[in-house]
Amino acid sequence: MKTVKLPPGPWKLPVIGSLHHLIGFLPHHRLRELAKNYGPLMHLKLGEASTIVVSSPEVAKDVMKTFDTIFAQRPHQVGADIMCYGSTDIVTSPYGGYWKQLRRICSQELLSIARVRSFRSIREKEVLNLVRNIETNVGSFVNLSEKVASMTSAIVGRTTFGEKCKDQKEFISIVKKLVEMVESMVIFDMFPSHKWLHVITGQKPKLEELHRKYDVIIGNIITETEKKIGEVEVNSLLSVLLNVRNQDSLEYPLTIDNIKAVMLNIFGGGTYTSSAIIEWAMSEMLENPEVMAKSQEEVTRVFSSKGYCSEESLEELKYLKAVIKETMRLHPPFPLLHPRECRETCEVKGYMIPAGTQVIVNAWAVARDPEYWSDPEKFYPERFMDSPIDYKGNHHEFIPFGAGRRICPGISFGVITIELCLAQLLYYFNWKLPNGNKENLEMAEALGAFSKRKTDLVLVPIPRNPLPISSNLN
Ligand code: HEM
Repeated sequence: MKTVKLPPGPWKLPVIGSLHHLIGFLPHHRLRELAKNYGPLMHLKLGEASTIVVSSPEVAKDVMKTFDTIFAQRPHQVGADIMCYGSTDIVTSPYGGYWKQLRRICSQELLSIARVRSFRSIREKEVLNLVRNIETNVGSFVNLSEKVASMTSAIVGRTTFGEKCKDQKEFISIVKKLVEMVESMVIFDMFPSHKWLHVITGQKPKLEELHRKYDVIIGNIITETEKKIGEVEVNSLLSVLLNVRNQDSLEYPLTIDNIKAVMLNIFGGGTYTSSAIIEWAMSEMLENPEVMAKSQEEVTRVFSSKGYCSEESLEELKYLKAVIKETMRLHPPFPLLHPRECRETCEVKGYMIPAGTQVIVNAWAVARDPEYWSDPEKFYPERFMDSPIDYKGNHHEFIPFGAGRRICPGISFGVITIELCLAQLLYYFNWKLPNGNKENLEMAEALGAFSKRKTDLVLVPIPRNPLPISSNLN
């Protein structure tokens, strides 16, 4: 039996410089280049931890389908333990009964299609607020990145808490900082025996302090919501969880701390992912004006008889859906999927992977595999028209939401926001670059584990269709 190849040289990376984003030393595109030499299953020795990086659809299928139960574990992470109440959230909790119960709650109650639909009026109002705000700036520069991010936060905030709570701004800013800090703490997981690292970097106490602030704010929000539940009808993800908590049928009782941990996933997962995809889709359409024109023709055909965009017609936007898929193919928000861990020694493609090995799937690389995608670097939404390939985990060459048991449970929630927002941006406005020249459009990615634009997308909106004057959405 072969053991996993350990490429020489490049992996003897000294741990130097900033401890922030060590993964920045190993960006997804660099890993893909290395995979061309070392094959689609590479063994990296990052500190004390062994990590396997998977870069082909076939091996991804083995990890996320054939041996999914073996690889459905998440590795223990010091930062996640502090941030997520002992890793009792959905993303980082270990594979087992408690996590399965959370997934069941997600699919049946929290993020079911019916639940997502029930928040339609929130989405429609917040997207309309966005386009109304943009309308007041027509002809001048608009920082679309900022505006879209604040819209997705508002949608997630109101969906989660029911209405705007007074501490929402601070809450969002703390969640953002928490997520960034946890990312930077991967270094501790690479050197688990070097506890002194926690002390000299000062990261751990900083994270604990931030976590205490989060705990106070979310604690107050929960107390307020509990009071309201008896008095008025509340439809929010938090109220759903608080109601589920009282069900006798729960095998693993849900504590308030567990709910606080899950709230972090909803905010972290729901906000930045959708806004990053919207930004990239707009950027790609500006780079490819023929795609922008085709998408605008489609939204005009679908919405012009009504005179405004609403969710019920989104199903008809076949081309826009292809644009969104193509955007997620080239710019998956998590180019390297959340790490998994091998629960028992397992043979993959003839190599023995020992129990306890961390496994990272390079979703960015598989979506550019030339064996599966013709002209893979080209932004070409037509490739998805009349194609059965979707992002629901059945096609391992396209896994922006992951696949298998750990697949993202928020697909419907995320996609509908992206579709509605893009449809409106395209229906109500034409878009110009500040200097009118697409050659100067910056398309670089920021460094880090999350794929977002390096610079904010600043554009000039030009009126295209009038916004509804008084809307029945209000
Ligand atoms: C719209 C863009 C989104 C993208 C691209 C995305 C992507 C992902 C990916 C790649 C994973 C890891 C899958 C794996 O390990 O195989 C994941 C997990 C997860 N996502 Fe999302 N996500 C999105 C939106 C959301 C939303 C809106 C929510 C919740 C409201 C959410 C909640 C979660 C949770 C709870 C997990 C952990 C699942 C588990 O470990 O069992 N995501 N997401």
